[in-house]
Amino acid sequence: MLFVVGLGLGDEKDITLKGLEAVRRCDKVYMEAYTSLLSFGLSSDGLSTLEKLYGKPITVADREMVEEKADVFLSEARESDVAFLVVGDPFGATTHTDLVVRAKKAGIDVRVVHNASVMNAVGACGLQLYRYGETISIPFFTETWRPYSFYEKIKKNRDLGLHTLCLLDIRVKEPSLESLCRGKKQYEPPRFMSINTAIEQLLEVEEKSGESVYGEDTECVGLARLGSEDQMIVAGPMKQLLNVDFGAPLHCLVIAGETHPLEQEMLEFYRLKEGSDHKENGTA
Ligand SMILES: C[S@@+](CC[C@H](N)C(=O)[O-])C[C@H]1O[C@@H](n2cnc3c(N)ncnc32)[C@H](O)[C@@H]1O
Repeated sequence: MLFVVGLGLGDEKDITLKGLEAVRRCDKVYMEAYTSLLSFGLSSDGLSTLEKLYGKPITVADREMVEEKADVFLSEARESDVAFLVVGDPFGATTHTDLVVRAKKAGIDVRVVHNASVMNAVGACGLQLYRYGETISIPFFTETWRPYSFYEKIKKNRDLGLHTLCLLDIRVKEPSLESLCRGKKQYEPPRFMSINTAIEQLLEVEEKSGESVYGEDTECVGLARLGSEDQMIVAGPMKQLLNVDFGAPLHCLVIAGETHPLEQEMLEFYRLKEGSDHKENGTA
């Protein structure tokens, strides 16, 4: 049996009872760590906290292992119980859906244990699930690679008055993945896109495209470390969020479309009050 277990967003305590039972009965435990990271995964204990809780070692699965060498743990799952841990929810990233499809096609029994996910940003920011359009990803721009494809998707959403959830790029150098999870020193630090960088890039694309899809005054909500004790949620126009220090990763951003009066009331809770400490916003 292959158990695909969501770990939630905050810390080691966010695994569900069902998830914990599944992990404890498994002979082998893998953890995916390139599409998302638990915030405590960046601390000095990192993975060993999870290993103590589960009472067994964890193998960190990098992108190559999940996407190209999955046959190894899929054949293990044919013979015994194998857990595949995913930060957030198992279906919050395409790559895990693909894994489940491959396992089922290979005739392996699969059980999915759901958990909180970045998908919860949709409601946590004060806006309503049924008023969202397509979710987009914003990649880090380089000197020579500045893809603007997400602009058209935001345009479609905004033309319909819908909100847009923007997921922000994570770049982890594969050789350093294990050491990152175990909180060891590594030579090339991973890069996590901040809300500030995302807005800078969004405004650059708007300036180049010039279709007035959004602008500096467009209402947005920035969410950092959702699900953690120190989560931070701030609502305001792009030009204001550009200067807010959201702190440690992970970050995501919602571009608001047309808002209902109830949504507007919720957004008020997340606005910066004059003289307030940014860090107080939206704490759990
Ligand atoms: C592929 S998605 C996450 C998939 C994960 N399996 C899940 O269900 O949450 C990764 C992106 O979601 C956003 N994200 C993930 N966790 C977050 C958190 N706790 N707070 C804010 N944004 C988060 C970041 O933009 C990150 O780059």
